[in-house]
Amino acid sequence: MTAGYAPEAPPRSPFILPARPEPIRLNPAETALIIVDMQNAYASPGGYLDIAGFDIAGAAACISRIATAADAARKAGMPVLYFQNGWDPEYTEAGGPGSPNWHKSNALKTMRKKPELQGKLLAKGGWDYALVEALAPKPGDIVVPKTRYSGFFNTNIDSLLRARGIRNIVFTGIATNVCVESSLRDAFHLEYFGIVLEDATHAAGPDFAQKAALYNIETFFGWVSTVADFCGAIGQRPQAQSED
Ligand SMILES: NC(=O)N/C=C\C(=O)O
Repeated sequence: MTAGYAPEAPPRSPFILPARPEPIRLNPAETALIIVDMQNAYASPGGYLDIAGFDIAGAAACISRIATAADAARKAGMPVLYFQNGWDPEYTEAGGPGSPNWHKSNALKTMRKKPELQGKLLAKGGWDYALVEALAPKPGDIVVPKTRYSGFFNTNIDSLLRARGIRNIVFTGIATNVCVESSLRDAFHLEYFGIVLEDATHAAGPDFAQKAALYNIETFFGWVSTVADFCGAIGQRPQAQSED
């Protein structure tokens, strides 16, 4: 047996992804797609964001566009990874009053206001924590649990990506301005090239939150593209989307 890194899949040609602020050249063998927190908590009526008063009207279209992008990525041989946000049902992992998370998490604040929700919101094993059915992981996909907004904090994502030779990350999911942006920023600081597919994301908050997050990303941290451009660039036409 010979030691050394050699991708198992046959070499594939780099492609140019149309993006803002400029097109970006990506090698498929070095590119992964990450689906951020597409759980009932963030994308389903009756989930945490909905209960806490955030508008999740855009989540259904977001689900269908993520499915399109993820299928295209899988067909192109790119790894598909999921972040899944939440804590043990006792919320030990959420931190107590000594943690800023205890003070800022709207899920924890909502449960303090409505104690009947204790043990339900973002609790591992429950419906709220579960990934939405329409985006159930496929064989070969990798699910990475996380306990804070950034998927790069206290998780093994960096090792998983580096072991696969990944340099570029295509981000999708909810919420653009919280966990997507936090993860993309941390990825930037770890020398990954981060791209967000804007129509496969949804913000927690008013429309200006979506615009501000995308502005920050395209101006300071990465690139912004779309599902159609991603699918087109890797040579696959997006399938018709029913939720548009
Ligand atoms: N997935 C996220 O972007 N989460 C945003 C807020 C929260 O988890 O409280």
